[in-house]
Amino acid sequence: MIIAIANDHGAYQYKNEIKEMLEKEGHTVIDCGTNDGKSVDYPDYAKACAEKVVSGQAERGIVLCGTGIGISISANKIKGIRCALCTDVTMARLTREHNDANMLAMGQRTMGIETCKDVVRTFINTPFSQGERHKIRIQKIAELEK
Ligand SMILES: O=C(CO)[C@H](O)[C@H](O)[C@H](O)COP(=O)(O)O
Repeated sequence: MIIAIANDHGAYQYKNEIKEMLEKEGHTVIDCGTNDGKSVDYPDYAKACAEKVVSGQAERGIVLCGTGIGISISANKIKGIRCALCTDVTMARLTREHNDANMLAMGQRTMGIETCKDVVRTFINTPFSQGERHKIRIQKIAELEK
């Protein structure tokens, strides 16, 4: 799978570890930065990652900041993005099965790295359930963007 990834200064270490894990597991990663601890603004990185997803250059996006909150709020402003802040594997599984989330957000200051890696694996490997009730709700989310 082609996966876009981005982060602010509060999460570049986790980004590097997650990127390395994904590449080892056979995925292609588009790294949208940032790559060091110099203070940046998370909306810029959320936008860069989200644009890879909505344009079809990446199938999924992963964004990280201190808590995952600011960068997920930002990503969800981009039309076509359903970005889920997940702190455990159950949330990751359900957001894929029910919401067909195309982006995942997590926080380096609030989560352990092993949990993040498990959440990423679940997010990447869980298919959308194709449930009719879920399709109707996702369509209603899209209508909110108009
Ligand atoms: O958006 C956030 C808060 O929900 C993230 O945790 C950011 O990474 C954080 O705001 C950055 O804070 P800093 O004091 O500029 O490092």
